[in-house]
Amino acid sequence: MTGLFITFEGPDGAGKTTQVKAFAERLASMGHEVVLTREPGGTAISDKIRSLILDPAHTEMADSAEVLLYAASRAQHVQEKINPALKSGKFVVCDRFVEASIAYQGYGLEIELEQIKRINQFATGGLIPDRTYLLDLSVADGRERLKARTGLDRIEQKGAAYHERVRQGFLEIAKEHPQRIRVIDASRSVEEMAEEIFADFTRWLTEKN
Ligand SMILES: Nc1ncnc2c1ncn2[C@@H]1O[C@H](COP(=O)(O)OP(=O)(O)O)[C@@H](O)[C@H]1O
Ligand SMILES: Cc1cn([C@H]2C[C@H](O)[C@@H](COP(=O)(O)OP(=O)(O)O)O2)c(=O)[nH]c1=O
Repeated sequence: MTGLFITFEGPDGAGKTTQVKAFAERLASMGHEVVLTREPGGTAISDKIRSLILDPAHTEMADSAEVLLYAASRAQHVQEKINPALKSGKFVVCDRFVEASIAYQGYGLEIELEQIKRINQFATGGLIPDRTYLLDLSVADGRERLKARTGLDRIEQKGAAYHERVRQGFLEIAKEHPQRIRVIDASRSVEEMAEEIFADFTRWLTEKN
């Protein structure tokens, strides 16, 4: 039996970390075996790559290097953690995946989208999530939510125009995959979002089976 791969995407500060946790806990309380993970990261090697990418001191990082480092972190994550968990029938819930690279590096840095897709196809062996929740929030509201954080990482420090391209990029991606990606209005309360996500997931699961 193969498991299910569920990803959460969206701009910085949209509430992904909060929602993946609630979602994974709810699945686990129903008796499912759940692996909660995130990108960039999820394994020891991937976490080291994460530190390299996000270090605010690395202002000289080339865009191409950034793309490849995210993909390298992802390749390790898929091979070491995601694929084995899926093979053993677990539910893998992941905070960001390939669509983050299309939105942030493709739309954000204005790198040819096909290039990003090819590199990630190689990194993941073509793994595609079964269901994706895109938490959509305005750049201004996302910034406001992140204010409480001490120190923004290298990506969060980029300007508003960049982050607006990222947000619109995510919405374009969602339009391309309406069957798989569900857009969630992230301007609402934690509880309202969690309810919509869980209701959608249970309905989707029932229809699928
Ligand atoms: N629905 C919400 N409404 C208001 N604040 C929220 C909401 N969801 C999360 N937050 C707060 O916003 C900040 C960013 O949330 P987080 O879950 O870390 O987002 P992300 O992982 O998408 O960056 C945190 O301080 C969190 O407590
Ligand atoms: C996975 C991924 C993340 N990112 C960016 C988005 C975030 O700004 C940053 C770190 O991701 P994340 O850990 O989700 O940030 P946070 O929880 O602090 O909001 O990396 C990319 O640019 N490309 C990618 O492929």
